[in-house]
Amino acid sequence: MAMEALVNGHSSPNRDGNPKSERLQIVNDEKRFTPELSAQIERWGLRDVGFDYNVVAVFGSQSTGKSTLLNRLFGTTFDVMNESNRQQTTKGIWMCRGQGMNVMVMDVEGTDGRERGEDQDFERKSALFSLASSEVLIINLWEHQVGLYQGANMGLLKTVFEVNLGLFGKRTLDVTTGRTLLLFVIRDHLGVTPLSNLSRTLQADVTKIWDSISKPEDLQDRKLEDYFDLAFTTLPHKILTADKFEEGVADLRKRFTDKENPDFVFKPIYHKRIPADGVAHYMEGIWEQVQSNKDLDLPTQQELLAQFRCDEIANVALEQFSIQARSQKRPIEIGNVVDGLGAMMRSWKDQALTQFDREASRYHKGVYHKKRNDLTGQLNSILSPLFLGQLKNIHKSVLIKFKEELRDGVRGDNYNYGEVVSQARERLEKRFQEAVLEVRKVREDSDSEEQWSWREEEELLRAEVEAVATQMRSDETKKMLNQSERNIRKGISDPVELYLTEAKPDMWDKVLTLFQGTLEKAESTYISKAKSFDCTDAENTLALAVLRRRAWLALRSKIDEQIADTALIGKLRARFEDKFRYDENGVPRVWKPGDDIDSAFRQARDDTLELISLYASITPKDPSISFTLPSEPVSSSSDEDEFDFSSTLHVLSPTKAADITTRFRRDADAFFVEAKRSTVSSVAQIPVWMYAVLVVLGWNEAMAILFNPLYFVLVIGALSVMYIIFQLNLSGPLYQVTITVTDEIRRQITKRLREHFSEPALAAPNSNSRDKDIKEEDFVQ
Ligand SMILES: Nc1nc2c(ncn2[C@@H]2O[C@H](COP(=O)(O)OP(=O)(O)OP(=O)(O)O)[C@@H](O)[C@H]2O)c(=O)[nH]1
Repeated sequence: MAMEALVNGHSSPNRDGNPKSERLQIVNDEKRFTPELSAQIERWGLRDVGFDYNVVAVFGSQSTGKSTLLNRLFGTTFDVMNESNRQQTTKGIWMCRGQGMNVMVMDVEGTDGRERGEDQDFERKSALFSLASSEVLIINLWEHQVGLYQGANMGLLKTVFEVNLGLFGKRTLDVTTGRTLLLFVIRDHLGVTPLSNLSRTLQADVTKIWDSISKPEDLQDRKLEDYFDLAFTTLPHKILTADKFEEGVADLRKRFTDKENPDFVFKPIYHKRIPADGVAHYMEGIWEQVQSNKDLDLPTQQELLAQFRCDEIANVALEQFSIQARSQKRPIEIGNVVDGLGAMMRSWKDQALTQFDREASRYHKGVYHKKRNDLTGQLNSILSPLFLGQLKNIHKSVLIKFKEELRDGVRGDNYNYGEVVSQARERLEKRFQEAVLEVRKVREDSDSEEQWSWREEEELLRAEVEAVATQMRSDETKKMLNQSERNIRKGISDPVELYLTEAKPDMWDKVLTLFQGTLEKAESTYISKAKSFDCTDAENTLALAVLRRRAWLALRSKIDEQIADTALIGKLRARFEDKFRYDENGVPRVWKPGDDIDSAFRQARDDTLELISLYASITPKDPSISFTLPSEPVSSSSDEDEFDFSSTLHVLSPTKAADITTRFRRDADAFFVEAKRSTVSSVAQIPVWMYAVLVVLGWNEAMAILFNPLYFVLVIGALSVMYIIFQLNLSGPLYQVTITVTDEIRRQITKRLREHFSEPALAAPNSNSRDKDIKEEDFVQ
């Protein structure tokens, strides 16, 4: 079996297939420590037992039944020398778990195991290693070796004590921890010499050895008892008194298993206080120190171990934690508010720290606390971006909601803007605070306030809310101004059109009175509404100035529309027609040859021309009604065109007035010509006396018809036809036909006559002579 172990390097499979009874060569022939121990401890099921385990090792000469003893005491599976070939079996250091007990048992290569002349370094080192790493060191020896200084390896013990003191002896003495029990097991005890005698001899030998070792300067006064407790027991001969041997073993076993036994050996003071999951690393460290023979304090070794293990434990916890945190990274990055993130983060953190505490708290306290702080820092630094991202997303989402609420709130006409804003703001604050409270669940009492501060985000949010409210207020003001402007336009439109069409001398008085009344109404409506806006006085003054100007411009555009060329010419023509073609009673005039068309024309034309100067500028008759506006810009930021109020009072430029005058005169002249023609056409009718002349001149011809039989028959025929027509009631239609035909003939004649008479008059229009009297002869020609 020893050969099998060597071939396999460090490990040896168990015989019964149970991993718990597997044994492992932890230090091999080449003095190398196995990297497998940690995994093996896990397979033994001891990794998570914390401090609930013990370590025992054996020390003694080769082939003194060490392996046999261990297997009996602990149910281990160490190789035992075959009786027939009696060769050394145990090489290096082996470890096995005690059956049914949390004990790591080390079987150490026997002393004197190496050939003479061979490097005896190994036995010294393995003895040192067992002494430093186990709680109980069984020193196995035959009864006959007691008192034999050399035979009982006392020489080796001396060296081991010496080096042990040099390497590990500098710790501060503490009677409650860090001690080792040296349990002397005297084999093949015949019973002749009682145990008490043997113990005394051994005690004396060991003390002598201790006294004889050369101690470092500062450890001169250290005693054996400062580091070791001694215990002694015997076992009868295994072969000669097999039964007694078994009894002895069973009794001895109780000292390792029965905590109630007064001689129970695994006392807490012997425990090295290394958590089971750190044993492998700790032992490897001790082996390295033993190997290199460097001066080292065990406490320092324990601190190093604690650092190593705490880092390892923290990394495992951190890995799991990172996976959890990563799951919410993306949603936060794309702007989602993750529900319950605060509680989630807190639980990840708690899990990680609990996991860390469970294993790491068993290690050196100082190191553990430091590493826990480091881990907490790392956890927080992973959570911090999530926390800040969540805050930013909360900020965004509550702001969007705020804007929506404002938009909905100002829909329709019946709302109080100030209330809408303050209510929306209140709801936003509440939502933000609630969300912040949730995400801040991540904070632990020990964390600083700044670590999970939301103040900066809150300030940013407030500033943005203010900006939104201000923007909204300005939009609302604009909306209201537009509404007021529309109302003013509507209010003045019809009356202004009427006043300008009537064009009475007090036209502008009426227009301005109406305008000012409408404007005042609009201003007071604005002021009453603006109260709910929390606008400043300056903002109100500015808005009113804008309103006045826009109202004035609205009036001006209405006036412009009414005074546009075509509209103005229409108005002038209407006024002229009214004066020229109708008399003072509003009855249309029919010009007769004797009528004074010229002066009527002049009167009407001059009256109408006066209107042009009335329209030309907005000048009320009553100066108290006049309206004025400042010409400077309403606000420094506005990019409006330059506004010159006084120029807006001039409706018609002189050039335009002259142009309109000319065009009107042309129209008026046409009316005049038409009037003149109407008199000529009435003169062109055939006078009544002409018919008398015709009767006188046609008398003879009528008589001739009466007295001529042929004509007479024709007349009778004609009368008969007329009678028939009359009888058949055809006179009406016939009359209509006759009238139509006659009218057409007359129209044609009149047209021809007019064409004939009008040609010379149209051929000689002369605008320069319009002011002169126009003689009737000109037209007759
Ligand atoms: N006389 C006697 N022989 C024993 C006793 N226990 C074991 N043996 C025998 O001694 C021989 C050596 O036993 P091991 O248990 O292999 O001894 P060991 O000290 O582990 O040997 P190494 O590992 O080679 O150093 C075996 O043949 C055992 O049967 C005992 O109490 N008395």
